[in-house]
Amino acid sequence: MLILDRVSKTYGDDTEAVREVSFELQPGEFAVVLGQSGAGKSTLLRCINRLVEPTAGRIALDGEDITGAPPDRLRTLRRRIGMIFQNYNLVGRNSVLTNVLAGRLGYTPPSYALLNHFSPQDVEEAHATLSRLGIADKTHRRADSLSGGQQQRVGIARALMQRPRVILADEPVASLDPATVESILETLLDINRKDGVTILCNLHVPELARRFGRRILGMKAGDLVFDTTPDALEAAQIDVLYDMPVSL
Ligand SMILES: Nc1ncnc2c1ncn2[C@@H]1O[C@H](COP(=O)(O)OP(=O)(O)OP(=O)(O)O)[C@@H](O)[C@H]1O
Repeated sequence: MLILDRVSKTYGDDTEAVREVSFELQPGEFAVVLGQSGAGKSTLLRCINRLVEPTAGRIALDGEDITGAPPDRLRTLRRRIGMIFQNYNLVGRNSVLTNVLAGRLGYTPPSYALLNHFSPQDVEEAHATLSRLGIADKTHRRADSLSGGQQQRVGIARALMQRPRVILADEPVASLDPATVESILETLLDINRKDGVTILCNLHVPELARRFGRRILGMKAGDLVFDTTPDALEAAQIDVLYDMPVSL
């Protein structure tokens, strides 16, 4: 279970990106954080794995405090939290396989990691994961030679290699065409259902949030303004989020 308790992040003196946000995610949930650009979605997600240090509040995963964890403990906790980025965050000149194996770095002794030395089991798992995601034929290609959708699949494969309890997906489909958007979100849903991985996914498109999220957390100007299900989500709530009428 992931618990956020009054989490806040202020950048500098006065940019309150996230203000006292609290919620709990049960294992296996698929939750979407919905909000317009600048609402604080990305900051919120990054607070969870402490890519951004929260200014206040507490975050815990499976009863373990993330917010107060010292560096070595944080490294262990981060293994359980995979992250997927809008811009994929791959090392473009490295092969797809090397990028996917990077998901095992949290489990690899630092001296081995420096040499990109991974166990045969890790390599086997990377191949199996690439097959599962339908890009086995790209295994030895440079990551930057792939299409956006294929690169995002590499990002997802890398996250899966962590054997995560939770995947944080920060606008994972914002740069993709409509057909690829569908297939990437279907892939995340499949991982959620089959592997039981809890997913917290930032999206700015209400229609996608409603179709793929099993729970929708609305953020506006740093505040969590609603926490509801797709069926209960009302058009008026969306309009408030975007300060304009948005048809669903
Ligand atoms: N590193 C930073 N330093 C200062 N201010 C920041 C930083 N990162 C984000 N902000 C500010 O925090 C607020 C929330 O930004 P954030 O990126 O979290 O929102 P978002 O909802 O994810 O939007 P987007 O989808 O456009 O990234 C914005 O006002 C933004 O300008």
